[in-house]
Amino acid sequence: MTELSLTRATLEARLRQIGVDRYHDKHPFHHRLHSGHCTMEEVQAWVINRWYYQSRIPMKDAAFLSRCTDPDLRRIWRSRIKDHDGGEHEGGGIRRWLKLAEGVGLDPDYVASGRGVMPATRFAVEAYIRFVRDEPLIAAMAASLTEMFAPAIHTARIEGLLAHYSFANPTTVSYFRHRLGEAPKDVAFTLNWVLDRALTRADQEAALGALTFKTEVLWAQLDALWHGYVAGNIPPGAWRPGEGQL
Ligand SMILES: O=C(O)c1cc(C(=O)O)c2c(n1)C(=O)C(=O)c1cc(C(=O)O)[nH]c1-2
Repeated sequence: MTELSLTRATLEARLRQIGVDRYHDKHPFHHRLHSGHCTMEEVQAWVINRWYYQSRIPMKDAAFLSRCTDPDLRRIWRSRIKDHDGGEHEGGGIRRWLKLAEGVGLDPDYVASGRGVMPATRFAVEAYIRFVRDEPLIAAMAASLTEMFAPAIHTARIEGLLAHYSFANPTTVSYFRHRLGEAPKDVAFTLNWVLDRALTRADQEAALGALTFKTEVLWAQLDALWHGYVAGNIPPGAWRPGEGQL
């Protein structure tokens, strides 16, 4: 027997509930970071590893564009790449992340080289790119909807960093401030698109599954960070405190 489709309101509520239950704002590493309890070495490890996620987001969006046959959808989606890459002179999110790297005492060239990124970070991020490249379009789009929950964590991060760490200032937190303006437009479009088009139960489950998968991509990165740099089990080849300093 085929299952009944969910109403639009129920599908939206279930998507939002995934954030309540599984978003990485609940991860102990984020509590530690935002409450000022991270050491500078832990902050540096976070900046280096999170760089990998950051730097691969536009590649993930390019993978999306490469399979998207609808020019209207491509036109809207390509603004995501612009948000991160920016223009030649002013740059975008990537350049702003490297300002944060400098602010925490890391050589931005070292961070941008990707050397020292933990294997688990790499595996999680690569899985996201592959998911977007290979899964049905609706799932590829729904996976980005973790951004529904990102403004709250970015606000908490800006406040937490400014309150507790001497490296925090308008330049080093500007990456997160910009995201507060950028993410809502992406979310509004993508959420409507998914709710308008996921009409069969199978497509609705695919969207829900994609969002769950994405929360796992994010959570796994922080688990690895904790294991490596809070619990002190740095994997072979990964960044060691003292490397890549300014
Ligand atoms: O700091 C965060 O917690 C966080 C989370 C997420 C997310 O939920 O995937 C993104 C971002 N930041 C972010 O800055 C960003 O550009 C971004 C793009 C995407 C995406 O899936 O396309 N997620 C996120």
